[in-house]
Amino acid sequence: MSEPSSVELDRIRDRIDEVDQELLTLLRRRLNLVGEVGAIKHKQGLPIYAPAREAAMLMKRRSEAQAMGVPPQLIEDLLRRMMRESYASENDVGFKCINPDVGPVVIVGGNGKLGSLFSQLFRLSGYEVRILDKNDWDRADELLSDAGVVVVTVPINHTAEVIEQLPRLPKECVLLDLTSIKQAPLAAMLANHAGPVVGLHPMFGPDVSSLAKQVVVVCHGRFEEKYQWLLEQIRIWGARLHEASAAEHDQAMQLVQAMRHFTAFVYGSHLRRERADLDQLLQFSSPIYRLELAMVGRLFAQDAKLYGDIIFSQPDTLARARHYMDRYQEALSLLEAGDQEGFEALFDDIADWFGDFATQFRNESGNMLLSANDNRSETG
Ligand SMILES: O=C(O)C(=O)C[C@]1(C(=O)O)C=C[C@@H](O)C=C1
Repeated sequence: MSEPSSVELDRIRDRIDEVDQELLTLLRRRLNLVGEVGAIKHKQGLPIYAPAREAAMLMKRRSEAQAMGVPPQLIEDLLRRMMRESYASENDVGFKCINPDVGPVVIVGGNGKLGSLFSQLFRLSGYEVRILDKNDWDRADELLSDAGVVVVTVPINHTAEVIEQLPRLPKECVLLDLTSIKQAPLAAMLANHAGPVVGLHPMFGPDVSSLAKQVVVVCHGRFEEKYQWLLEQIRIWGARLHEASAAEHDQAMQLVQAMRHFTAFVYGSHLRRERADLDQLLQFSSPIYRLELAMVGRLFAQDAKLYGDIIFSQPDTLARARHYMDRYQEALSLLEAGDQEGFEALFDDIADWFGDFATQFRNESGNMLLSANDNRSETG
């Protein structure tokens, strides 16, 4: 559908096109320079993500923008999007190999999405990578006999059994897993291997274009000093490491993962049972509801077993879900009693508990809502 136009409007639009084409030339130049930075980082073993450099650059560009009458947030948004492209481009350049003599890295479950991502990262860092997937167990001894690192990344409810069926590994081999629960896999690895053991939980999906600014939770197992090189390698890939005990991790995952996905599942079920017209909802939706709908809908574009494993494998999910039901019932009772005052008193109590986090989360979500709205197409 064409919009109304005029000769005068077209003339100015032509000049806007010229500026935008100059922007393309500048973007190409910037990507070339970032490619050169990536090569230097590869050689010197420097992390993709350079927070101090980013903070300094953003501050200077914002101040210069302010002086030029350009909205500072505009240049910040543009730079952050460009830097996200830099991470992907530097990722593809490859990384310095921190431990070239470690021997082969065997990814058990390497044909899975997360296994494929870590295989790529190890290969981009110059390690020999071998894949041991479900059809390769007849060659397990051959694949593992001289392994320097074994990464177990299989569905949660197969992790312990896979670890237990591993043959004896070389004494110095680092055994680790990438499972989203930590206590059970760590116990299985410690019981089945006398050498270095560590539990990792990448707090991101396998579709990331790099590990820049991502978080990897580290639960130490045994001989921590013998896998420090591996943690350094993960830092060079751009990730931030967060150390925690396996118990602390699993406790936190109750809320961060199991309950989050469970409540999204229930809301999706509610929309289904209400036979909601999603097209119509999108036409009516505010940016915040559009984001809510997107966060629920994305669940159902993925594998039911992935979420089933996360929810059903967490030991406390049932108890937590029952607690959630109690809180839902408490709020429902206020609604049934028409007790708006009671609702507002409870609301204020929760707001006090959130404290400064509430303001922080409102600011953060404000930026997310703006970009969610940017992505809105004409059809909704
Ligand atoms: O200067 C660097 O270290 C880069 O990698 C380049 C760049 C950028 O795009 O400007 C990208 C990632 C870093 O976190 C910082 C800056």
